[in-house]
Amino acid sequence: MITIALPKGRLAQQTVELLKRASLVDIDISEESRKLIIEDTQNSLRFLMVKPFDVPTYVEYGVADVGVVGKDVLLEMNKRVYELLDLKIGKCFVALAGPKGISEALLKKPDKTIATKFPNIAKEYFENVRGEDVKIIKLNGSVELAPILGLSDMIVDIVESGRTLKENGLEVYEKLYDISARLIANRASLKLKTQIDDIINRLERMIEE
Ligand SMILES: Nc1ncnc2c1ncn2[C@@H]1O[C@H](COP(=O)(O)OP(=O)(O)OP(=O)(O)O)[C@@H](O)[C@H]1O
Ligand SMILES: O=P(O)(O)OC[C@H]1O[C@H](OP(=O)(O)OP(=O)(O)O)[C@H](O)[C@@H]1O
Repeated sequence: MITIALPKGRLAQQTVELLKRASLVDIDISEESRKLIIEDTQNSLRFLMVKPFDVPTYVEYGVADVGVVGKDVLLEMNKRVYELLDLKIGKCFVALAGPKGISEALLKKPDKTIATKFPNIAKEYFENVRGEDVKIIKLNGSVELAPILGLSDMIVDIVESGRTLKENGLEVYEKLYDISARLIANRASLKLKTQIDDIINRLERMIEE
């Protein structure tokens, strides 16, 4: 039995559709269901519906053999897991962003304050790429509010269509990382290598560039 940690939220439907296209799922994992453990005995699979940020933890501890998680979460959390495959779904990017029209002045400002859901990504970028020490304010959502309300100078956050930035008078200052969902595996689960290889092979055939 292979246990797969699936991300709840915006990635869930795209992931289930890909698993169905790859004939890995015969059962319905509908968004309405509140079940957190879904057995597919016919394919000897068990699905865990977990918060995206928790997927690497379930896989790292071996509670799940494989998982689907956004590259942003892997960059932020640095968990001891294998990254096996880019599933090419959930495409977006992590950006440095701030108020429209004043990026040049703000980027020259010393002692910047950065609001973000990704403190490690932000800290590493400013230290390693810009050689700057910055103050990080951790937020868990609606991060765009911070520069509008004076809580921070700028933000490091996910951008998909750019609509949230645009509708709030913000713009991308720097694109940091392209993001998509990745298939990850527990380092010890390679005892299941044959089944995991089969999952990879089936998914690879269905992944759309
Ligand atoms: N517009 C977007 N906003 C956030 N994540 C996105 C977006 N587009 C694609 N993604 C990808 O989807 C993954 C899951 O996003 P989702 O918003 O469902 O999770 P989350 O932000 O952890 O949930 P929550 O909003 O409940 O905290 C992200 O880790 C990212 O890789
Ligand atoms: O470029 P866009 O298409 O506008 O998408 C980017 C927005 O989507 C997410 O917001 P969401 O409300 O989903 O999550 P949050 O609670 O983390 O802000 C993300 O945090 C950005 O705010």
